[in-house]
Amino acid sequence: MGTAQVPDHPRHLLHHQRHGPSRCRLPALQAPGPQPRHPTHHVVSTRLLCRWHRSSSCQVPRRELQRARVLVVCSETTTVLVRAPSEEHQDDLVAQALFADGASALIVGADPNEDTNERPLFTIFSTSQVILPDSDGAIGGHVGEGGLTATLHRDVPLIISKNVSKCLEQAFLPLGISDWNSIFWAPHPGGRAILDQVEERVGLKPEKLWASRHVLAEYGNMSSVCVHFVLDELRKRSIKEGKSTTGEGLEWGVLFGFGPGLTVETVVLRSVALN
Ligand SMILES: CC(C)(COP(=O)(O)OP(=O)(O)OC[C@H]1O[C@@H](n2cnc3c(N)ncnc32)[C@H](O)[C@@H]1OP(=O)(O)O)[C@@H](O)C(=O)NCCC(=O)NCCSC(=O)CC(=O)O
Repeated sequence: MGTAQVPDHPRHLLHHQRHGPSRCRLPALQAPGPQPRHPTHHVVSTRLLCRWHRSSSCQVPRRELQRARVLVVCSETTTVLVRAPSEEHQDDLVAQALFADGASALIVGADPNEDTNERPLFTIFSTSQVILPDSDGAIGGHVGEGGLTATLHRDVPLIISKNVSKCLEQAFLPLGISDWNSIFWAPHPGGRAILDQVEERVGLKPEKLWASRHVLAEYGNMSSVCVHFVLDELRKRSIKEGKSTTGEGLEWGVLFGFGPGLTVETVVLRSVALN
């Protein structure tokens, strides 16, 4: 593994709360003693009430960066997609079968304050976003008189898997990493075929995508919420199995977001040591 330049103010994923179909935990906010800093910024990702609103980036002035606490909230009510089946729109059925409701939140900040029990879970090393070639209209949302409808082209798994190696190569070039089995994986579990085809194209060992497959099987595709759940699964299993880091004992990992565009967001993560 090569050496890497860590940014001046690395962004840590600090507290991670989840609210799935049958769970609600807010441990960090309920802890006694000195409280963590209040969030200074908010990012909300949702398609709530038939509004397709997604804010994927939050500009924080550089001078505020060190003390910033960005509360990232994802809330998805995809049950608005449910409607009577239609022969003409079979992708409607696929969307209805795949998508699920869910919500999650985490705080992104720099310079964690250990006196107030702020414990980093992962560090964001770099982020990048690309719109994939020839993917116009492959994933979409349309609000009309009948509510929200989703467009899912049957080639979505193929379009994503064809491009994922290039995203990986560009993201990990600064770190000198090219063995994709040497990192931990947290891709958005958009559908089983996406995970299968990514696994095959990249040559991943079957266990590498376990966290994404687990979240998809247990909760469905909760859209933006899923990657928070995947990170939580990685962290919890790492602790349970006595691994040395939050990334299953590995140092570096990748988080992928897939969405309308067709857009791929590639986030290089660094795990945090577990005691
Ligand atoms: C839906 C599946 C689980 C079904 O898997 P199966 O192995 O059971 O079946 P399969 O793939 O062979 O497909 C069965 C039949 O359905 C058809 N079929 C599959 N996907 C289709 C689609 N989107 N629209 C219309 N038809 C479709 C196939 O062509 C095939 O038809 P025939 O039998 O005629 O050949 C999988 O195909 C899958 O994971 N697809 C990817 C789903 C996806 O696009 N997810 C991204 C969501 S967007 C997202 O995640 C971003 C966000 O949240 O914002």
